[in-house]
Amino acid sequence: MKMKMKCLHTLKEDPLIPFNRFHAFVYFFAVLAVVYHRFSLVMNDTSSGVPFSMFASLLVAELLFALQWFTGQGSKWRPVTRREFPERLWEMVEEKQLPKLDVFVCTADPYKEPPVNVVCTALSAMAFDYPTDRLSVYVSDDGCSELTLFAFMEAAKFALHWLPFCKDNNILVRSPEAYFNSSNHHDHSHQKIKIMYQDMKERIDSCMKRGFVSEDMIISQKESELFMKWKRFTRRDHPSIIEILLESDKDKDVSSVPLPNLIYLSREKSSKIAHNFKAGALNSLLRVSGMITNAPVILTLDCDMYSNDPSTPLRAMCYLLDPSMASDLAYVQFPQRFPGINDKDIYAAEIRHLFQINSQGLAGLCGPSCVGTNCFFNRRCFFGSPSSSSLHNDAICDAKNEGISYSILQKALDALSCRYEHGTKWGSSIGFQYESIVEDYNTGYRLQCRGWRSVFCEPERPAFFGDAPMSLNDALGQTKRWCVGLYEVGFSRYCPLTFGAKNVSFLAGLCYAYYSFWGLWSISITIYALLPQLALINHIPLFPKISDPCFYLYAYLFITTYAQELIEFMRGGSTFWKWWNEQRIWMIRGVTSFLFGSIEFTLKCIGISTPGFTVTNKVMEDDEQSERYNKGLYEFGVASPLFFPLAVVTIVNLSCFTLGVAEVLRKKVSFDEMFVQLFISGFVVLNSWPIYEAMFFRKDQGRMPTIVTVFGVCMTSLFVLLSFFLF
Ligand SMILES: O=c1ccn([C@@H]2O[C@H](COP(=O)(O)OP(=O)(O)O[C@H]3O[C@H](CO)[C@@H](O)[C@H](O)[C@H]3O)[C@@H](O)[C@H]2O)c(=O)[nH]1
Ligand SMILES: [Mn+2]
Repeated sequence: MKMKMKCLHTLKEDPLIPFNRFHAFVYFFAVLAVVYHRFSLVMNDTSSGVPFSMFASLLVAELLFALQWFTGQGSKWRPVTRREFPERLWEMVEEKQLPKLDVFVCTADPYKEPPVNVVCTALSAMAFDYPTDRLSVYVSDDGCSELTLFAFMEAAKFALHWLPFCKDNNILVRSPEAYFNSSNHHDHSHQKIKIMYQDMKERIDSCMKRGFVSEDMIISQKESELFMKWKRFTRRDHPSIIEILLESDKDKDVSSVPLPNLIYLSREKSSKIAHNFKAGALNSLLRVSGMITNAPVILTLDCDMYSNDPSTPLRAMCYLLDPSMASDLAYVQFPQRFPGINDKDIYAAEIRHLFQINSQGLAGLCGPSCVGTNCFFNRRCFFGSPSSSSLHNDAICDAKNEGISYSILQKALDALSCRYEHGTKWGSSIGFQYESIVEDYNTGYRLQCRGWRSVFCEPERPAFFGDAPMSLNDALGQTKRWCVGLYEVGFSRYCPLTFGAKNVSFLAGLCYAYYSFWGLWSISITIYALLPQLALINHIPLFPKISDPCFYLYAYLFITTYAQELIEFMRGGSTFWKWWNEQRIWMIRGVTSFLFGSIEFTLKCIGISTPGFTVTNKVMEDDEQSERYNKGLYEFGVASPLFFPLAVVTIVNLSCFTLGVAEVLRKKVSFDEMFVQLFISGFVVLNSWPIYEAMFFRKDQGRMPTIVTVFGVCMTSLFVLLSFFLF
């Protein structure tokens, strides 16, 4: 028996580990040397004639770069990859012994997250290759939209045909939308089901267009009463709602196989009471599912993801059912993958560091961080430490198969009320964490601190696919939210560098700290994006000459940092251009989303504002926008506040670079002395090409709004003038 279990999965260390550690060792001393060099310049500022404040600012920037590099080493220490063998599971368990699985799908806004897509997410999970009588799908609708409920009522009917169709034809992509977009079978059964799907979609779309569920869509008195309620609701103030759409004990598909449970709920909202965004929704789901099915395993899915492989739950079970791991295994995390992003991934939406490189790194320590979706949890982990936790005691109808009674429903409705959590430990020591709007990262981190471990599962066939933001404003809005939420963890008493290092491990603490202090990057980048450039046009050298040996320190750090990233990208199966766009987006984030995130967090700390969860838009404005996206054009279009600093920085660099080159040609300054500054501004200019294009050359709807460009030009003039006076 033991032998067999050992073979459920294997683990392999990255062969480059010794090389990475050696590189880190050498790099460390180079960083020390640069800091020492800069420090000595700050101390002896009188000799060079450069104002103290300039060298001091650069020192701050370089110390923050060094901090980021240092924390980044945690995930380079011991990257591992795993493989699992789900077919061997049957040597250990029988199908009827598989644990129950509750799937949580969250949605929050029918206009940013079209109900048709949410339904496809749920259908792809309902159609898992998993015993249907052990599978339940719970949908939480924070938008409290009759449109979403209507879509799910339609989906419940469609599931009767869709589930057997998938299983009979051994289909792998079980989101109907993704399936019909990618396949072109013409046989009869295929055509029939396609027509059914299109019918359903049309009905949902026609309600979407009207904004409500119209009479002609309603078939029974019961439905009509249900939708009447919405006439009295607003999304901010409404009572709890639960609708049991499919019940495993009663409902069967067209081939008489039981269907999984499908349950729609919308927790009570009151505009006066904080509802804790997605974490609040997940905790409501935890409670209600605890009362109805109480499955020991939970899968969380965002409504912008869908299953790309029906055997995924079995893969997760290879770890969750392994007796040598099960006692302290909190979750099995699958990466997020995005098939719709363009060839060169202009917004670096793949987020390869987060979803692959760093996850493999953490996987070799305490297990990966949680990314909110595509994550199979052990329900027990939400209720205590590995040794003390037991299943939630609200569970009433566990395994009794008596169906969902009226009294359970009443209890469940109560558990959804917005006062339910008052005075309880929900959001702190029970369930998903509330202190941060990046609830996924924070919850995973805190679970690790309590002694739980996790596993990163990255099968060859991507387990889940999803949508990534497809406009620059959305992409930056998302990282701004993350930046604020990550600070909320970093600057709390649970700071990974102290609390995490002590309670998990030093290296794991570093990995988590790398993210919590993401936003500090904005300080370094903003300094590096303005100061050397303005000093250049004032003939002030801030870096060593090419002929100075110290120059090679800077060159070494720059080149090896870039080379290491490129190697990591290429090894992970990415391309040169994706890497190039990723390094560009880091600079962009530095002066936009991270800068605004840092400001927003500071305002929160002094009590001026409270950060919110702005849901990422999942729909394209129009066909032209998606055409531009597929061509690889940056999408600006709106005068988003995030674009203003970007315009300033890019125009400052363009002006200073041009002036700097002119000065060198006119021999006003020495090339040797100014090389680094010319290089930095030139590098920014090279990177900013798509932004200049959007400001000065493009005519389409996605171009940079003129007001932003004008602002950029005015501020640049102001900065240049000020620098002449001040420097
Ligand atoms: O009040 C809210 C806000 C959001 N959501 C849901 O949360 C999910 C994630 O929202 P999205 O706008 O797609 O955010 P992303 O930035 O794409 O999500 C990433 O970041 C989040 C934390 O910021 C994590 O929760 C996600 O799992 C992770 O994919 C979606 O299903 C939403 O419907 C809610 O249920 N209630
Ligand atoms: Mn998302």
